[in-house]
Amino acid sequence: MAPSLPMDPNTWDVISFAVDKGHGVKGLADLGLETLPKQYIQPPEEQIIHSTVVTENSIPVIDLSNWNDPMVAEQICNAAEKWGFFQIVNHGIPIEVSENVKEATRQFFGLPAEQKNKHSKDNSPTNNVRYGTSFTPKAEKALEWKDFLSLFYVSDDEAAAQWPSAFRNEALDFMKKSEFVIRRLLQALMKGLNVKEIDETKESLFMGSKRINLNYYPKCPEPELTVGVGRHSDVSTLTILLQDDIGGLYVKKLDSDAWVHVPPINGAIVINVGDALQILSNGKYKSVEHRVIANGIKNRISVPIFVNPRPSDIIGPLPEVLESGEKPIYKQVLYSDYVKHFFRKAHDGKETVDFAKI
Ligand SMILES: CC(C)(COP(=O)(O)OP(=O)(O)OC[C@H]1O[C@@H](n2cnc3c(N)ncnc32)[C@H](O)[C@@H]1OP(=O)(O)O)[C@@H](O)C(=O)NCCC(=O)NCCSC(=O)/C=C/c1ccc(O)c(O)c1
Ligand SMILES: O=C(O)CCC(=O)C(=O)O
Ligand SMILES: [Fe+2]
Repeated sequence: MAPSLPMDPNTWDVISFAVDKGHGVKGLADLGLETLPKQYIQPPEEQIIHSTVVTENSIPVIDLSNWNDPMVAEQICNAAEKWGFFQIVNHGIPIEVSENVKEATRQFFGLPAEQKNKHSKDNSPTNNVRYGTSFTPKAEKALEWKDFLSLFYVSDDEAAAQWPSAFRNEALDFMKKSEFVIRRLLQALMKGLNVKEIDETKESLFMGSKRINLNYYPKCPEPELTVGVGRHSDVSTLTILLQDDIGGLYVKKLDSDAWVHVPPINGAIVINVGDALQILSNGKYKSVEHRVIANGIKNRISVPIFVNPRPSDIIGPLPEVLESGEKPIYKQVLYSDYVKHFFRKAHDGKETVDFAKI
């Protein structure tokens, strides 16, 4: 049942309702508020209406029907260098798998707050399952209009025991079915770095851990005043993102102040380079700032899989990249330290990577 509208919105504690009690922004949206609570008003420079949005450019769309075509690997490396973002089509992940995972996401966020909140940071019996709202509410001056469920993959058995049943099978299926594409993308990208073979050590370094997030962006009053997700780059090696048909993801064009929309394409998957790959490639592949707007008319969902090093891995520029005498611009850092640094502060564009700069 939707909670009733509080009598006095001036004295009513929005944070307690949305964050502590676990109603999230979905709970706020269900109240039918006509104005945006002040806690969600972003500074003008973070509102997309104050940014330059360009329509003459778009991120590359790469057709993967023929992996054996050397042009495909070249397009992947080019996109990772010049955009840090691209979409893939004819990738081999069955459409039912992505439709099922999106439907399960809608089901999960449709559950009553008490059920979702069983997985909050305070209530969840495991750190590997976390339901929350915004990004890191305690560290943020203004909150983001997004609820999420974040699942760190350890094993099928652990997922069976800990992951919410409303989403488990669909999420695992999507993770399994995307494995082939992830490996091929990494093989192509490594060729461009002079890495001949992805042995076991490298495999762990590039894709030793995975996290899947379910993002829910409900319809928002006064959407232009807030954000769905603020400017950030991912801390992953690669991110594999499913979005629905609503749109709203914007990517920063490299070496410019311009933002480019990522249009939903039926059956396509969005791929982006994360900070770990930017560091491993000594800056050749770019982990690019992106953000999501809030929508005043429709609910939106997205489902990223973050493909990462293991928390215990040390990441730094690969020896193959430095072989030619290129100077390292990043030092060696423990990956879990890097991720903790990212999670402990509000979204701040590209500043996380300074943590690893020499
Ligand atoms: C993430 C960690 C560090 C957690 O380790 P753990 O021992 O459980 O540490 P912890 O002390 O519970 O968490 C550290 C802090 O991170 C926060 N945190 C942990 N998990 C999450 C999460 N899923 N979402 C938000 N914050 C989180 C905690 O709240 C802690 O903050 P604080 O309470 O100390 O203030 C560990 O699992 C690890 O090293 N993992 C490596 C692989 C990995 O998870 N990589 C991240 C890929 S995610 C990625 O690339 C992008 C994510 C993203 C982007 C935009 C968004 O808006 C968003 O919501 C998420
Ligand atoms: O919702 C989206 O399209 C992107 C979300 C995102 O950037 C993230 O979860 O890291
Ligand atoms: Fe992201």
